[in-house]
Amino acid sequence: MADTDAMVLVTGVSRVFGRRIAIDRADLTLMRGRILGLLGASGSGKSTLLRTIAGLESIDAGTIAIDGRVVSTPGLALAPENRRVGMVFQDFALFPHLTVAQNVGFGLKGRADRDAVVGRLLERLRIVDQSQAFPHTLSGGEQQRVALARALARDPAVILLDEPFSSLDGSLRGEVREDLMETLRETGTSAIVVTHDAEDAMIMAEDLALMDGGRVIQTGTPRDLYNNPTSVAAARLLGPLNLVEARVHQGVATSVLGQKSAILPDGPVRMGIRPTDLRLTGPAQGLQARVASVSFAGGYCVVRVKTDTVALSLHLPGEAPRTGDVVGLTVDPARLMVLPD
Ligand SMILES: Nc1ncnc2c1ncn2[C@@H]1O[C@H](COP(=O)(O)OP(=O)(O)OP(=O)(O)O)[C@@H](O)[C@H]1O
Repeated sequence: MADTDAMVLVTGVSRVFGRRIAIDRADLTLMRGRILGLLGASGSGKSTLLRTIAGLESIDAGTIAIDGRVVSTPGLALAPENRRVGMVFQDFALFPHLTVAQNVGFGLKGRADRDAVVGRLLERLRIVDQSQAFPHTLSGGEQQRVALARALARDPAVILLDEPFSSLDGSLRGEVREDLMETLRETGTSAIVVTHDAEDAMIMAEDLALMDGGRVIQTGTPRDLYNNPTSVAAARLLGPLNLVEARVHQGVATSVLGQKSAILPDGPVRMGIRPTDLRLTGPAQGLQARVASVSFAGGYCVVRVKTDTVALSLHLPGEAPRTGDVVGLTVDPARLMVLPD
């Protein structure tokens, strides 16, 4: 794909704080008009990487280009206001003493079309009725829409969102997520969304980059990464995982869970399977195990079982066995992941 399709191109970027390497030679591409999720555990470097793109943090190696223009290299950092980026922070960072309309128009001071732009955004984000309200009187979802409207006001090339749902819970979270996605898609906005939540990342993002220890360890579509992670760290980031020891011999990995071809050198590896991909059969079939515990989790039960050698977790919708039952397990080989040790 040509680089001109890239709205944000991060190449070999590192950022060091004292002796801590917060970002380690990261590569990242946000394609024009798409939503890229940046998923990682706490401390993996997501926020720092986002801040380097925004121009709030300098870099020690590599380059960052936005819309074809280099905005950061060591020794050069274009100011945030000159990068055509809009930021939406975790706590929304609205100005408490300004009304909704004033917040949205803040970056447009002195522009003749200010009222028209603000009016259009308030309408698009369905916050017209609250235009004269102050932020503290708004719900979390409304505050987020104001923050997004403010970020969109200067017609940015890219919107950067840092944990946009972390202050929202339950059904509001889902609603706001839908809203946000719809707005970003409707406006054709290119966006990077930082989150530590796999579900948020997979639902929102068309492309995902996984971060671990300051490095971008894998990129791809959510489905591709969920089904074909190339490391234990990547597999774990995307959801619950059972891991067992396995061994590769002449291109075939073997474990207690079964066999799968693997393009890896002979030697020890790990085999992974999602708790949703293990099935129960009759006690005399499949891999024999005893049920150690059953916990009700709403739409499914978490069933922990033990074989002679391994402990595994299953997520079963509907009827669950009872603690102490002897069960048989089957595994679809297509769902097995072979992961380097
Ligand atoms: N200004 C700073 N000074 C020193 N160390 C920093 C600074 N900013 C970040 N770090 C360190 O860099 C590493 C990455 O932090 P960062 O906040 O980017 O991670 P994160 O993945 O966004 O985590 P979280 O989800 O907890 O915010 C951490 O070890 C952090 O302590």
